[in-house]
Amino acid sequence: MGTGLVVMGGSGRMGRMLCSLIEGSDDLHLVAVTEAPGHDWVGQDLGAAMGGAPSGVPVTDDAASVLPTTDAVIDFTTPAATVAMARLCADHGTAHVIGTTGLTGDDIDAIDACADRTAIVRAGNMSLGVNLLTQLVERVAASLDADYDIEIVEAHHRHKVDAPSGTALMLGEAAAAGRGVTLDAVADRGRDGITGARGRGTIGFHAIRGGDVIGDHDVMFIADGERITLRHQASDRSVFARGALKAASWAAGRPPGAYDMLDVLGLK
Ligand SMILES: NC(=O)C1=CN([C@@H]2O[C@H](COP(=O)(O)OP(=O)(O)OC[C@H]3O[C@@H](n4cnc5c(N)ncnc54)[C@H](OP(=O)(O)O)[C@@H]3O)[C@@H](O)[C@H]2O)C=CC1
Ligand SMILES: O=C(O)C1=N[C@H](C(=O)O)C[C@H](O)C1
Repeated sequence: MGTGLVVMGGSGRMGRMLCSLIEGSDDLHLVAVTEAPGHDWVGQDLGAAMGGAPSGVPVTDDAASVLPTTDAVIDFTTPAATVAMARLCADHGTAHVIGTTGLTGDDIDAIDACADRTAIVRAGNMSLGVNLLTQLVERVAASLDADYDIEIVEAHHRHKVDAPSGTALMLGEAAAAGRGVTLDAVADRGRDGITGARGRGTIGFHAIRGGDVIGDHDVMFIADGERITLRHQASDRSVFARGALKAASWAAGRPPGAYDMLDVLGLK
């Protein structure tokens, strides 16, 4: 049986990927899947809801009823659902793995306030590749001065609702850290109109949306006469899901705290 998991939003793009990987795992099992009240999967068996054979895994809108037997909750949903679940997980001492993006500063503060009662792993991208890339970006940014303009370009599928992506913001944070500044002080998000010349030392963000792009990110360091581009391209959502499952196993039973994927991957 091993680690018992609840997957929030099991009918979503990430939810389906997570459920299928857990089903094929020897050391993880699904305690339940949650959906928002009123969702047509609520009250059904997960297997039947997916159009297959019964699996014995319930779909519920009452997470509190399943948390006592759950080691970790995996959450790729919406900011409002994630903040509510952080509070519930803290009440039960259940580990919470958060992949949801589009969180405001207030949302992040609310989540962090729960980390003194349970282990929370949060990352805008759970893939090994992107987490390694943040370290490369920080190093390159630290090695180059502001003659190298930093621009971050991301592309995602047409259904994505937030911009810049969580990954772009992670990469921007890494570049800002390399430069010894805060991202808030230098971010230039989505130029439009008569913008004036580029500000020296700013970090630009640009978002492309279309089709079924899973997630591409370029970090460009552009100077007079040369440019360096560091690129990550995801071609399968399983890279995010595998990272989240690793985080759930790592966080289950761990002391309370706010962690990220660099902690999980041992890259700090
Ligand atoms: N950190 C990372 O590595 C990654 C992060 N993401 C992020 O994860 C999030 C989800 O992405 P994606 O799977 O593509 O989105 P989807 O819209 O496909 O899935 C979200 C799911 O959450 C459900 N949901 C909404 N509210 C609740 C609630 N209160 N309780 C339970 N379930 C709820 C939705 O249900 P309904 O259908 O009713 O709306 C839906 O099934 C986004 O913020 C995305 O940016 C995505 C990939 C990787
Ligand atoms: O919404 C998505 O799909 C993705 N969201 C994350 C983000 O905002 O960076 C991670 C990945 O790029 C896919």
